[in-house]
Amino acid sequence: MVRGGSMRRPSLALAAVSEPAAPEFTLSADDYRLMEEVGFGANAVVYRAIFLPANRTIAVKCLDLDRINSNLDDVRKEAQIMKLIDHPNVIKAYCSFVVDHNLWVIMPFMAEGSCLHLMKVAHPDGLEEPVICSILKETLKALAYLHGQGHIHRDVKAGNILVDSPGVVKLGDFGVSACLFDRGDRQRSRNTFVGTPCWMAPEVLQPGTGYNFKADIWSFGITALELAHGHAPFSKYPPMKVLLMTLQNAPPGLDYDRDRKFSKSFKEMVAMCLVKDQTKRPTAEKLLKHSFFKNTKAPQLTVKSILTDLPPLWDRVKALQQKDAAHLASSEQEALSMSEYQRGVSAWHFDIEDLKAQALLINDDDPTELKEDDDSARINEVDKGTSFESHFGQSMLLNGNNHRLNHERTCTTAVNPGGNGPETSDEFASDLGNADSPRMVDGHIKQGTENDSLSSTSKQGSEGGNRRSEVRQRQRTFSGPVMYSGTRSSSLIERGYIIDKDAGARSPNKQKSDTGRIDDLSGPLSLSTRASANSLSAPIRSSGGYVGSLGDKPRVEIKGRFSVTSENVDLAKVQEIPVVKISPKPQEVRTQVSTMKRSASVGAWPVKAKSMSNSHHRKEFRDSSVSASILIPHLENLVQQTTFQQDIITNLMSNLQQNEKPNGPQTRVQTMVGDTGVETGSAERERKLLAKVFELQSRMISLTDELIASKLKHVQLQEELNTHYCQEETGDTGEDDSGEA
Ligand SMILES: Nc1ncnc2c1ncn2[C@@H]1O[C@H](COP(=O)(O)OP(=O)(O)OP(=O)(O)O)[C@@H](O)[C@H]1O
Repeated sequence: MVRGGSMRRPSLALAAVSEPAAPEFTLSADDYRLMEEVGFGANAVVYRAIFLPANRTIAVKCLDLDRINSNLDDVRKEAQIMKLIDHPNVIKAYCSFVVDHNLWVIMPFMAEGSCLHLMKVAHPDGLEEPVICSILKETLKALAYLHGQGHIHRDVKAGNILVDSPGVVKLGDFGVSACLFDRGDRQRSRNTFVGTPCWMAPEVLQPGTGYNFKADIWSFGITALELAHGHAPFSKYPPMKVLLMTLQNAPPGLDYDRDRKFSKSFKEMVAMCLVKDQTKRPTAEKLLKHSFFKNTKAPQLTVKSILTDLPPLWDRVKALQQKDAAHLASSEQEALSMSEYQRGVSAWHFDIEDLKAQALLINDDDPTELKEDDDSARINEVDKGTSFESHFGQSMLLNGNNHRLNHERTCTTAVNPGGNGPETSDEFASDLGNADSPRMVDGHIKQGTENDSLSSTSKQGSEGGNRRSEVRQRQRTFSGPVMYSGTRSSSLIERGYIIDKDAGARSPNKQKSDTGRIDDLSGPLSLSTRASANSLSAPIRSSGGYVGSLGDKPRVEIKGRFSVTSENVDLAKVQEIPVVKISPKPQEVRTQVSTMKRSASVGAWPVKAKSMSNSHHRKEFRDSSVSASILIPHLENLVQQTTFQQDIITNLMSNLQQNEKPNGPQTRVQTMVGDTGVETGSAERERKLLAKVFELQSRMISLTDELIASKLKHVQLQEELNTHYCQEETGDTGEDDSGEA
């Protein structure tokens, strides 16, 4: 591993205002030796590096420009702003330039990494109040400065608060991630927004409402809770749920009972920040005057105390990465997404309409308020054994699963950087010399995009070139489904890189690979493509659940299964359904139609004899080509049937008439008794039938009477009700009138 003698941790003086001015740093990649990876974000990998001419340790943040879904002019402007930032609590960029299709941002190296890392490694349940107080105060100073300069950070969280060895605290990630990604995206789509869900202010989540620097104050309040508990509120929920909870629920805060160990002033300060009405939130300047910060100890005392006995940052980062890789190896892809989500990777890219659609599918069984105990339990579970030693224990055991990761790491450290710099390396935006040379920048970026790794490898024969190529390849490789990749790819999706509307603009290769990533991360938001975006949020079981839920929308099911539509009916056959001249009873029509439709939907004709007969004949009538030899038997058959039916009817009618005569039936029977035995039997059956008919008739009459009686009663009751109602109204009016009088 290339570290040791050349590595030098920055001093307090270096971290302060008196940091070397930008001109001291050259714009050639050859002058920088990338060392260990010390962090990664949504679009960047951060390395400890050596600025060779001065033998000085710095940090290089490598942003893949291919993946930045932002206007390059925005990038350039923000890079320039970064250079102008000058505050002891804000990480500034010494300079930046393009190497292949990466933007290298040269920054001070913060040897202890982020507060999030520190908590993950040694304080999973949060920090002590004095430490929190120091960190928050330094952060507030940074915010006060930025707001005073007219900037909004937009991504305040523990992961972006960096700590140096002496305990110096600085707010990082300003002017690169936040500004790079917010600008373009928000302008392009008013229904999308960017940020890290748990930290995002309600007004940021509300499309069209607009937000200002007060959004940072909300995020600051959430960060305070994050430092107190080891995780942000709602972090166990999928992102859309977090968004909805942020909008709908009461603001989170420190609980007076559960958070007994924290002071009243701390609780009050947090409550002041987490007010939904942004106009009621205090400014950073005002917050600095809050009693909570009155007796704040210097971070060099408090923060420094939590840095003892910790291994070098890169080893910690490596351990965390391996732990995450192990987590991936032992769980579903969605579990990974959740893990990433909990890590708080920023710059989620949401579509509010998708969100609403998803929100409808969220199981309301979830508690409306996050139970911190549950959350803590979750964190404990995830971070169980997060001590440094345990990380290594895990990594040793899981080496087999992490061969790819290890291989990449081995490659990284094996290469001896140096040699000739890449021809494509060039000064970028913030470096004033060529800041206005978009062609050059564009050219390099295009080159990187179109020729991809081939161009870089052909151009970079040197070790340094190989090293840089590896940097890019690692970034790419990590975009795969494995741990980092999962992280990176999903983050990219969240960043808005991988979204349908942009798909057409991507090159086929890129699109292909992106699609692959989307598949890997398809998640709960179901947002088709963006699903993945939500995958992050998507706790695994939510993920599957949401996707499934979408697919199983009741309405869709009903339509597809139970209703006959043009999609599942053979229209040609439907047209052949005969038109019945004499309307049968409604029930019969319904039966016929439903039978026909059912039959049509399965591609068969109705088999009901009556329908079959009618339709059959009508079809033959319409068909002029049918010969008389076919028609005549049918017609004869019809005549016979009709004649037979006429006979029956006539017979019944005559019997009925006879029955109306006094003693009719008996007379008739007596008459018949004198006839043959057969006639007697027939007469007996006839008599019984007639008796049945009588019985039915009388029942029908009585039922009709009952029906009429019921109807009358109904009308009567209605009248009574109306009368009663009128009386009541009259009474009320009378009372009112008398009252008024
Ligand atoms: N100057 C630095 N010194 C040491 N470590 C750093 C430095 N800058 C960043 N890091 C580490 O790298 C991580 C990622 O950096 P950064 O947040 O700038 O990237 P990003 O892509 O903007 O990430 P995200 O937007 O997801 O927060 C940080 O969380 C931190 O741990």
